[in-house]
Amino acid sequence: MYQPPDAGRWTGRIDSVSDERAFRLHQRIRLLDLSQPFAPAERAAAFIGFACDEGVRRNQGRQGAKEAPAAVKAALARLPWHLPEGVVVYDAGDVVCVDERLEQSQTELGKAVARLLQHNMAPIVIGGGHETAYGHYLGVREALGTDARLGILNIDAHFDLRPYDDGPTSGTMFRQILDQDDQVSYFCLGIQRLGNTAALFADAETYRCRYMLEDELTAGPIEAAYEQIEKFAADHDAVMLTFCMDAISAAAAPGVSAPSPFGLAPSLARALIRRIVSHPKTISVDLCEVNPLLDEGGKTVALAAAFCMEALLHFQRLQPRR
Ligand SMILES: N=CN[C@@H](CCC(=O)O)C(=O)O
Ligand SMILES: [Mn+2]
Ligand SMILES: [Mn+2]
Repeated sequence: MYQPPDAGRWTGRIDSVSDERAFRLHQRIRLLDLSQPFAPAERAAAFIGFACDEGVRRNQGRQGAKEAPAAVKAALARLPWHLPEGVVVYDAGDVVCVDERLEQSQTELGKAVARLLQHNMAPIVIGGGHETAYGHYLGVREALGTDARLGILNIDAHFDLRPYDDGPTSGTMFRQILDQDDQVSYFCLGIQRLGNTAALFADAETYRCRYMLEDELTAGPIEAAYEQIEKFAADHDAVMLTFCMDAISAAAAPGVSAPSPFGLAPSLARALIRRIVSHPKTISVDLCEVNPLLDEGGKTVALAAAFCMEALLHFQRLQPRR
């Protein structure tokens, strides 16, 4: 079910009502109702929430990620506006999963993402469990057409390549995508050895996934990751980024279904996000698996909002035209 944006979410501290240098996102955000016609935009991005954790439930995880779109948008509202002149940021509302209808919600999310891309807007999808990534992919594929080579970059502790004979979950998306779409390849950054069984590592080989382990990334240098990202992007016509918050160390991101004791440092993840979204082939981003009900002092939500803002600040599509 689609829910148009709620202006009431975009509130916060006001340092000035006239000095634009003192503005925060809540003073700049525009509302976009996707159920109405709207004009294509220039240098615009749109947040679209996916209030769903049905995939997490089916994957035996800890539910609560459906609360993230509201919580992350509220945290974003308070952040200062540092975007270049001419950039417009929209709240395009939320797709909400009702009555455990995961597949239908993913289709609805896909329609919303496709619509944004077709109107030249950069979608920033705020999940939801990581099942968000499948709806996100559906929209990207619809907007690109069937022939484009799509690279999916996943920053995650987990492969999410589980079999889906009993239906899709938050752990099956990339197997679903790779089974149905031979124009997709998959590169995962931040994999935890202890977050995936030997069977899942074998599946990653079978599906010819590229991956970098968290400890490889942490040992650095980060240029090695940048080089892999560049090579991956070069092989594709477009790239989408999906970010599973449990890739981050549990100390910084306790509010997730499956915390990672040895997860990535937030600053390392930030560097990866900056690098990926500043690539001209990156067209769309999602951020998933934030569970506000398990958070400690709001730090996972605050980090998620900061990552969304980093994506906005570094998105190639939003930079001034030269
Ligand atoms: N999206 C998360 N997927 C992980 C969850 C692991 C866990 O709950 O321990 C997975 O299925 O492997
Ligand atoms: Mn994960
Ligand atoms: Mn995941």
